[in-house]
Amino acid sequence: MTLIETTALTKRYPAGVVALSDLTLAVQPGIVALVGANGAGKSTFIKIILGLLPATSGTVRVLGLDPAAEPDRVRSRVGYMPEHDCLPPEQSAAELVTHLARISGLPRTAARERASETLRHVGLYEERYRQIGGYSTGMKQRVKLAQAMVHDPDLLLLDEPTNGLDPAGRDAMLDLIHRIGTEFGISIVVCSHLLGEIERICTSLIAIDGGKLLRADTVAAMTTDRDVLLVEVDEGADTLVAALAERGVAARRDGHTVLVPAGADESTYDVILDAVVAAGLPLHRLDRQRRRLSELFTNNQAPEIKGSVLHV
Ligand SMILES: Nc1ncnc2c1ncn2[C@@H]1O[C@H](COP(=O)(O)OP(=O)(O)OP(=O)(O)O)[C@@H](O)[C@H]1O
Repeated sequence: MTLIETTALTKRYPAGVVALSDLTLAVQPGIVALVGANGAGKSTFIKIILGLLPATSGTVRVLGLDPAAEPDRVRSRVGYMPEHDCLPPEQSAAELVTHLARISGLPRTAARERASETLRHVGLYEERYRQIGGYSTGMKQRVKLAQAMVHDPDLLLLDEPTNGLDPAGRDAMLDLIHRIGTEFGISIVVCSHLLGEIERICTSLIAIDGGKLLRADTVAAMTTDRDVLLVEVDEGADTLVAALAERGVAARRDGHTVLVPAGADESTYDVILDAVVAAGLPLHRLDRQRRRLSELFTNNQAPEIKGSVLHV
């Protein structure tokens, strides 16, 4: 099922600011990044998805439901981890998460068990009876994640989940999110502006800017340069370039690697393998060149929008 589907979604605040403009997209299950600079419209998008804010025009469906018409049903299937610290310092993680499990409709004992289980999943089991006020930033982030998951949602919305964490804390949080997305089968939409993190854990990406869609695609499609094959040979890169030239392929050397323009069909692979064997070289790698997401968004490249409806 499509996770989120919008058609010409537009949000104009009373003061006249257009936070979302004609946004049309279809997000498929997976770990999806929602990226954009400050003010791009991410929070507005999330508030509309949760049914907290009405759209000005256009349609939105979350797990097939209209959040404006059925906000409770949407929230029973969606978990939300806010960016900012909003936790009661005097309560323990166990108390807070149990309380939220009860609000979601579980009886007392089941809520307590479910809260313990969720806190175990996020790595807070041992510390669950301590007051949240004494927790580190990393632990507080985990409590926020636990409260978002305690009602066993189908979709998790995570707003800047690594905010304020040190490098080790970030790594641990990213591993945890990746595990939730892959092992627990919960789809995740994660707001972030850290492209390196997105590259590590996300399957697809939606980029918005000034309320408009910049690009939506799988991370693999964005980071694979379809036009260049990368051939890695320990020694003899020059020999390989010459052998390819003999076969009518204009390659160029870049250190130990040889960059080969890829043809529309797969025949270039055969030509490269033939040249490697003929030159008697040890082949270490033959792959499409991969780009970093940051290259796509810092080079001021014209954003690529593939048609009006985008499938991620
Ligand atoms: N309640 C509001 N009233 C008027 N304008 C608003 C309101 N909320 C947001 N905006 C404006 O709408 C635009 C989009 O804001 P939004 O908070 O959705 O962006 P964002 O991408 O989440 O930014 P950030 O990363 O800073 O949280 C901004 O120009 C913002 O100033």
